[in-house]
Amino acid sequence: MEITVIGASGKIGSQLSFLLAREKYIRNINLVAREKSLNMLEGVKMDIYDALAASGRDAEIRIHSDTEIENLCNSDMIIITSGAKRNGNMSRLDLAKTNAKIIKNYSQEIAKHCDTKIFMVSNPVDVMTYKALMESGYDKSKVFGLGTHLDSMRFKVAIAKFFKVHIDDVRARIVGEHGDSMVPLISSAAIGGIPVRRLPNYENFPYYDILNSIKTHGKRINGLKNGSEYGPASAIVNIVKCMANNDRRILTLSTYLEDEIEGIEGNACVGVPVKVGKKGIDEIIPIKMEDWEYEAFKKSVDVLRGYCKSVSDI
Ligand SMILES: NC(=O)c1ccc[n+]([C@@H]2O[C@H](COP(=O)([O-])OP(=O)(O)OC[C@H]3O[C@@H](n4cnc5c(N)ncnc54)[C@H](O)[C@@H]3O)[C@@H](O)[C@H]2O)c1
Repeated sequence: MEITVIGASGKIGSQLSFLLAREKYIRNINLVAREKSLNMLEGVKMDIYDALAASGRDAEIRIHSDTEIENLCNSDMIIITSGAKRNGNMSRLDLAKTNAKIIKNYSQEIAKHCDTKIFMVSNPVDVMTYKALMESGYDKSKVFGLGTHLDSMRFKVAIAKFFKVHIDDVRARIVGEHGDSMVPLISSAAIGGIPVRRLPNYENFPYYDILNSIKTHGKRINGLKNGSEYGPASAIVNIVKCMANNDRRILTLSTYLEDEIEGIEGNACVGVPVKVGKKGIDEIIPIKMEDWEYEAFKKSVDVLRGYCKSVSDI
């Protein structure tokens, strides 16, 4: 498999490139950045080769400027992690507008030259996924975003810690926006196949505290260590692996929702359970939610539709 990481000089892009290089199914990795960051990429490449030598792996790592997208067309997938950081005065919408310009440029260039898949990581991820879909004109199965997959991992950890079980025994997901209107689906969370709501001590489960803590998780990591990297990069590798092996797992990614979920007007990219395979998103899984979860999800889709609309003309 050949993968391209645009934004590979950044925190997540470089960590992701390192983790991908260790995966058996990866043959080539293209590290892409702006001209001014190419030196940094050289350092990333050298560091990864040291790690490969130590771990008995090999992969071909190439460096490209973002002005030569036409050389990336052998990629099975192009992952975009480029984006400006939100500074103190910037609203979420300001960031969306700034990053939409970057994503527009990359998506148009990719589609002009290549037939591949686009995996969006840059924030606000649902809005950037929408922008990439619109500007590339690709089929919606081939443009998707990290969505609430990482938030779902955070939910999983919180459940495991509360019930004192192994993290891997927990199945849980968050749907909606990767942001303030996200909705953790407690109705479908389970431990070892047992719905958490049927477990002893569930009545003390601090759902809203956990929801608030997941909403601020990224910000807290930023404050403590200047940005998350292991979590997002590992979550991205999960998805790449699922596609490489055609695993057809159900993950919660940002995808373009139309009328797949009854009663919900889509027209926005939003985190929903999807079946993930070799071609990208195989299908959206319209799972049944509790009424209150459904209403919260509907509101989240409305929020995202507004954001998506506001970057349409950029
Ligand atoms: N979806 C998620 O769950 C999730 C989680 C964490 C971070 N993120 C997002 O991932 C993105 C990358 O995060 P990071 O911590 O690696 O950030 P970073 O600042 O370390 O890296 C950003 C990258 O974007 C590049 N860049 C900045 N401005 C650019 C421009 N105008 N044109 C082209 N490239 C530009 C930088 O050179 C760098 O390579 C951010 O948008 C962040 O918010 C998403």
